[in-house]
Amino acid sequence: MSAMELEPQTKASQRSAPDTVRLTTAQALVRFLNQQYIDVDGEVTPFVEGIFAIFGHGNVLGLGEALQEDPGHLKVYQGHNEQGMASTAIAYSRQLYRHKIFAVTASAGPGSANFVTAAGNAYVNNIPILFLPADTFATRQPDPVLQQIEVDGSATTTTNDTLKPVSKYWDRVERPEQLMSALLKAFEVLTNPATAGPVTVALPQDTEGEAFDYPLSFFKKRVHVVKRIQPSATELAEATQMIKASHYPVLIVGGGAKFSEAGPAIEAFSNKLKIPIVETPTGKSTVSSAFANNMGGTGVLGTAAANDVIAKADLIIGAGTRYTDFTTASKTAIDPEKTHIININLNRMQSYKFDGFPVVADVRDTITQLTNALSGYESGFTDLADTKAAWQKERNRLAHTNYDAPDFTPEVKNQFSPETLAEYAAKLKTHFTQTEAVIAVNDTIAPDSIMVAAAGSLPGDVQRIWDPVEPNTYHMEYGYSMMGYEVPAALGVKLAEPDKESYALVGDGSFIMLHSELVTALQYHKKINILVFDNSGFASINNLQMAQGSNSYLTEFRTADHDILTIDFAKIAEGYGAKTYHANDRESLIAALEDAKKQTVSTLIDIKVLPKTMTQGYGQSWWRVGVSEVSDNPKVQKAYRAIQEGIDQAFKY
Ligand SMILES: Cc1ncc(C[n+]2csc(CCOP(=O)(O)OP(=O)(O)O)c2C)c(N)n1
Ligand SMILES: O=C1C[C@@H](O)[C@H](O)[C@@H](O)C1=O
Ligand SMILES: [Mg+2]
Repeated sequence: MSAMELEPQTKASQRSAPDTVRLTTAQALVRFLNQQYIDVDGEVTPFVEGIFAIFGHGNVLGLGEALQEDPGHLKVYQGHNEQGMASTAIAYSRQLYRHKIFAVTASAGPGSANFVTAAGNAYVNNIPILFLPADTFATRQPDPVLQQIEVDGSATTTTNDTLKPVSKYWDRVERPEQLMSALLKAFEVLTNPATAGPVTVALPQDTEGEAFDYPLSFFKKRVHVVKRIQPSATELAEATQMIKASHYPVLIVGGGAKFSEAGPAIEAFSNKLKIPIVETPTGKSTVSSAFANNMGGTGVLGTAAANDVIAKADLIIGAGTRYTDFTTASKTAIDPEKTHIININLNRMQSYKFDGFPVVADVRDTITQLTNALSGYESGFTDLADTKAAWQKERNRLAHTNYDAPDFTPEVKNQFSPETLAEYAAKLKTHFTQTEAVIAVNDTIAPDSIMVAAAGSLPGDVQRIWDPVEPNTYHMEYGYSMMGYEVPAALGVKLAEPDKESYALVGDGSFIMLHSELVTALQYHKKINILVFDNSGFASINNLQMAQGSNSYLTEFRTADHDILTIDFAKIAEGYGAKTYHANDRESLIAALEDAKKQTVSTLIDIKVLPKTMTQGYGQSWWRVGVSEVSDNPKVQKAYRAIQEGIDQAFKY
């Protein structure tokens, strides 16, 4: 929860100041944004760093004019794609543990519609971002205006209504004075860790420029206090008892643990009580991969070590996890009828999942209190070092997979024939395997560099084989798994941590889909590094399709005459002004990475990799997907039966 405090000095000075100030809605908005502060563990900092803008007729004369006149401390950047610049804003806030945000503004109609995908991303991941889409005229005098959809059944429905289901708070300011209540509500939501997420305040074009005598009190410095909610005595006592009664407790580190900055507390807990930890994609790098009891990523994309301890667990402690299908192997890896569950979460709904015992509280402080309450307790896990060592051995094998070895079989087996793989090798001019490439990157870049990934086969690879040693260096968006997040997010990360290198690990499909903010990075001299893993296709979906009995269909990038498509991604980025490289083996990749470190300009390495050479499942890694019940293909029929067997095993809700 957050509470808002008004500074006493500001209150006093206001008494002698004039009561009102005449401003346009947009001017008032900018002034208000300048006055929002956040208090996290006693440290007070400005909450709104700046604003990304793409102007059109809907926002250039109102909000654009207000920003031009006086942005205050706000840093104003030009974006190049609304979804892209919003992704930059999301990554910025996420990297800073949600302690700071960017607002984003777009023109009415298509510009605002481009926000929707990014808003979904922010919603799923609980990331605060303020969307300021322009809207059609409140007066309706010139209706229909350019870009107005003119909905038949309702004059109040505009493009911006598409942002409603992906906003935690949504408002449309049709009169200047409405701005005040709208923004007060908006900032409560944005700064409250239990509700944080995307907020939309739609701004009709005419209202933006209309003036009102705003009370000066509205522009007081406002400090939103992030409170660490403590567990109740009952919650603490019951959770302590449940851990004491267990022999094989396992703690799942989720995104909530990361946002609570619970890493040191979790290490102390795990060390003292000998409780292994496993990680969700968002939770990774809360605790160092080097920490002895950290078994790594869990679930469908998990390591053998993590999935082993989960299989053995008689108690799961979910620390800030939403228990998505990827974490629970579609509810087959965790069975609350056999395993006790404690859920520590700020969000009550999340804490109810799997019928767990809910502890509705801050993760860091709850874990610390449990550590203190459990003196004398040790789990029955005695072989964690061996379990972890066995996984490290497997990681080492994956670092050296060799297409040229006589006994080579790809990690993803029985899908492409040797001839098809050879065709890829010849066309892409590579024998490089994806696992070898990913591990080479992990081992070559500076440990404090921040990697970003989101979609395709890379999230699975890195969940298993990327070892983040330094805290908060693993920036994974796997809630919405939004293709195209990677490049703009690398810029958001760079803005958040300017002294560190940021690397986007991106598939060729994702890169093609959205990389406009590379231009923004170049324009504002913010160095990002883009690593394109080019396997000429939507390879992860091709894997999924073929694993479920279907033929390869529309998931490889082939020309109309069935040739494998080859694209020079380095040349594309060179055209924008980036320093670029080609890599098709370990040596060329490492040389490129080393040279890229010396650059001050953004870089792109075009890494050609073979399909089917990404990692595959370990342990309980079933994923429920929608296989066809009726098909002429016997392989699809078989896959359908297998899915039904999985469903029989799965926990039902
Ligand atoms: C915006 C968006 N559209 C579609 C998808 C579905 N999807 C997930 S992975 C994928 C293919 C990704 O291809 P690429 O980036 O080349 O990575 P690869 O799978 O080849 O590793 C698709 C289409 C998605 N996650 N996001
Ligand atoms: O549909 C999907 C399948 C996943 O394997 C992939 O990582 C993800 O991006 C996705 O959208
Ligand atoms: Mg690909």
